[in-house]
Amino acid sequence: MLFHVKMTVKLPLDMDPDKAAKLKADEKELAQRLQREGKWRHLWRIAGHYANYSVFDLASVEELHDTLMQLPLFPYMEIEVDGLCRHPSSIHQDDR
Ligand SMILES: O=C(O)C[C@H]1C=CC(=O)O1
Repeated sequence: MLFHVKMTVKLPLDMDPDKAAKLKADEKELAQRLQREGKWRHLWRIAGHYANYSVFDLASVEELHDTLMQLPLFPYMEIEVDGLCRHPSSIHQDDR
């Protein structure tokens, strides 16, 4: 199942810089592992915002929920999710 996810990161302005750096490094490590596993298909920065548009390819809504909740930055994110299905006019037969 494909999911379009918008993540907006809102770190507290007074967060300890070392804590923020650790959270971002841990987030990057997990995000790159999930990309290598094919679960996090796309990761795009939204220009001008500390936010991204992502596409996840996961087995279920439950797996999406669990994946998002384990992100180190999860407590500091606003997250919007849309489920995706094939468009009848799409020419990409190999996509799901
Ligand atoms: O920077 C972000 O958009 C937040 C988050 C998503 C992946 C990652 O490495 O950080």
